[in-house]
Amino acid sequence: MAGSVASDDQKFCLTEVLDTFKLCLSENKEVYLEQYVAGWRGLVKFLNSLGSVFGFISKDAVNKIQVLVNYLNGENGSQYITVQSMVKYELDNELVDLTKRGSHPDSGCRTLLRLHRALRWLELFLERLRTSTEESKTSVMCAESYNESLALHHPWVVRKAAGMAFLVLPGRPAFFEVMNVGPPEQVVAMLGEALPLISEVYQITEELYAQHLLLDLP
Ligand SMILES: CCCCCCCC/C=C\CCCCCCCC(=O)N[C@@H](COP(=O)(O)O)[C@H](O)/C=C/CCCCCCCCCCCCC
Repeated sequence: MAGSVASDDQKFCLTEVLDTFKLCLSENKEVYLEQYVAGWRGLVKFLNSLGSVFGFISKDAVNKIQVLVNYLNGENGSQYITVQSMVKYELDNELVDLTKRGSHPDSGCRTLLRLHRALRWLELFLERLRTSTEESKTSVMCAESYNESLALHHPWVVRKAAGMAFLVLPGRPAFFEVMNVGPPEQVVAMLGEALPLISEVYQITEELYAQHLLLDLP
């Protein structure tokens, strides 16, 4: 079973991720970058426990997380406390390649945008999972969610590789088990709690990026 391949320190718990995304939002609805990145770290742990076929996805996510962590820990870390402050700082200081990758190929803004698009995939996938039945296939739910979100930004070769990886996803019961939350009813309840928070983080970021015309960063 997928869950049994994870060692204790790798074990995923949806509750923890839920808590991390809860902590993402400040009182005035800014998105804390540190918590956002921590949320992704938790999800990557889960992905790793599903097997090496997802390694290329996990590697890309880890690279992007690391880029953001480096900014957070860097000399201008105080400008990266929230996504809002990061956008302002990078735009004010012309640190973002707006039309084609050039002198700032890995800006915080473009790196976060990739994870932001993946957050939409997550939102769609979790919603399908929440409303699924015993007969539903995780591979189909995952592929549909991917096609409606991330796939729109990926070249053919990446779409093909992702599609093949989805085929080996564990079935719904094993998937629920590896989520480490409890019986299916409890998983569904947890998803019902997690989704509004994830949606809110997504919406706030989407509006911020739209406002600054950053949704198509190369
Ligand atoms: C309770 C269940 C929760 C589900 C937990 C899911 C865990 C998912 C963890 C991580 C998801 C990976 C996030 C992937 C970020 C992809 C960012 C991206 O779009 N990168 C591409 C573009 O980058 P640049 O070239 O512009 O720098 C890059 O080309 C991507 C390469 C890798 C392929 C990405 C495929 C993404 C599929 C996402 C579905 C993950 C399937 C998880 C199955 C549960």
